[in-house]
Amino acid sequence: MNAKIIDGKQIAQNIRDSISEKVQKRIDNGKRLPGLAVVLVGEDPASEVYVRNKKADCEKAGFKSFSYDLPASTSQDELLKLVDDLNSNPEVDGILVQLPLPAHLKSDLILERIQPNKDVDGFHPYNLGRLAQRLPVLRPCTPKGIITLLNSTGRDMHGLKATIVGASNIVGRPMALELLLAGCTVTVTHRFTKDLQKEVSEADVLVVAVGKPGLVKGERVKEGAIVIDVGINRQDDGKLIGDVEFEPAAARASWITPVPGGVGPMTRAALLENTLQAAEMHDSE
Ligand SMILES: Nc1nc2c(c(=O)[nH]1)N[C@@H](CN(C=O)c1ccc(C(=O)N[C@@H](CCC(=O)O)C(=O)O)cc1)CN2
Repeated sequence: MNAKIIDGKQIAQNIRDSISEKVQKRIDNGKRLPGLAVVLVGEDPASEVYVRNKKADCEKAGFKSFSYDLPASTSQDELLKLVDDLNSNPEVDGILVQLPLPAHLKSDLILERIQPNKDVDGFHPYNLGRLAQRLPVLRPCTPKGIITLLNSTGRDMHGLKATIVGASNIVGRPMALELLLAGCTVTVTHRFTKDLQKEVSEADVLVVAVGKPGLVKGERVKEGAIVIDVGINRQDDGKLIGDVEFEPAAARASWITPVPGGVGPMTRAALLENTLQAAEMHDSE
């Protein structure tokens, strides 16, 4: 088998085009622009790139963009105060605090302070709880984007065995909830998993989100599997690679995402979808 490529870049572009049209309709109907506030604390180089891209996406889609670049020395109270101000600003539909935060800040307390109806990252316990109860409202961006990629293959997900490698709060755990909702039988592997390669070899749908290049050996991928690689690892020569050995995995899989150009662009597109969804919810409040 030689896998077909799931073109996240193109699918994300289609989503952005459709969002721009919807924003234009809002303008035509005299509604206000959706507003997204992006908060960056510190100078993590990767986070600076992601935040810059998110702001650019926002402006291109016709959203109003609010930007807060804060020093690494920002205190917990200062950040909580900013979140409170954004919660009460009627022009702001979505609040995104870029992760990771500097170590002295308590991410869980900050994320919980964001009003659930402005939580466009979908990380608030309310939104995660809704997803767990099969009643999603605002859904975490990377898993949501991955579901869009899986749907683009046309494969019926019901009853497929899905394995997620990595149990992070941002990807692995919410991904498990999304795949359950999609009707898969879900396994989540983590650092205590006894035989990772065995779990990998049984997966019809394999989602790998660890951040270790070459973690998943291509030869272990099940014949015909759909492989979603969330890893983004920069090599010494500057090239980006995922967590899965691409060529040997593609030789066995039916569909596979590339790195770059697979999941990353979908995370950004899902953020725009969530911000528009939040604005529509706020229209009727
Ligand atoms: N508040 C949040 N923080 C973080 C999230 C998140 O969803 N919300 N996810 C990740 C990083 N992330 C978004 O913030 C993200 C990562 C990668 C990409 C992306 O477009 N990747 C490109 C390659 C980009 C490059 O050249 O470096 C690709 O894969 O094609 C978008 C968003 C952690 N923090």
